[in-house]
Amino acid sequence: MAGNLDKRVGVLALQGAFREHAAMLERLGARVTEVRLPADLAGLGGLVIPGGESTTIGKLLVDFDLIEPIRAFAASGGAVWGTCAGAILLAQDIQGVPPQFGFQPSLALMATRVRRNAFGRQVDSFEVPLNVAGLNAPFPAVFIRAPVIEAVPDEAEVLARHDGQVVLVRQGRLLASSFHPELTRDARLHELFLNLVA
Ligand SMILES: NC(=O)CC[C@H](N)C(=O)O
Repeated sequence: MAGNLDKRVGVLALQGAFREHAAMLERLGARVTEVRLPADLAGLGGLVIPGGESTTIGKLLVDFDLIEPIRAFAASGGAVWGTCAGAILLAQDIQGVPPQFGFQPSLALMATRVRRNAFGRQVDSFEVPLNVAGLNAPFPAVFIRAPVIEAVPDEAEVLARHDGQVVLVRQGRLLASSFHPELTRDARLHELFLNLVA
């Protein structure tokens, strides 16, 4: 934990569960910035894209001119973790966007294909003990209208599956989870993310 004191990480704070991520990362000792504008990325080593509503966050990413700056941030070695809606926004291929939403913007940082709301509607939110590669005890994974990661590029590593469906993937300094680790008391995945921050 002490090793996190020099880590500066951002949480995209346009919509969704950004406060919970920030609180968890601060608990682990990191210095946290709420990111709303491209300039907020300066000096950061990592960025969390929270859960929320991917269609809304995608539109706001465009409105706030954040797509290219976040791509450049990742290209220059910044760690990026997308949870739920955030995992959707990291994917190159997003399925399940209703036609009335029109074009769905994406950061397209990972060559994944995700399907929105693939575990059902809001009422189908659930928590399961999830076996995660590298963790010695199951992680309490909260799924809320969660996406599944349907296709994973060869260079990525699947860290967890639920019901045979991929729900946690790491590729270099990129991490994508279908579920919401910030809504539990368990900080192990936030610790894992901070370990990806240079
Ligand atoms: N909890 C979540 O982030 C839900 C994601 C939401 N279903 C979406 O597609 O954006």
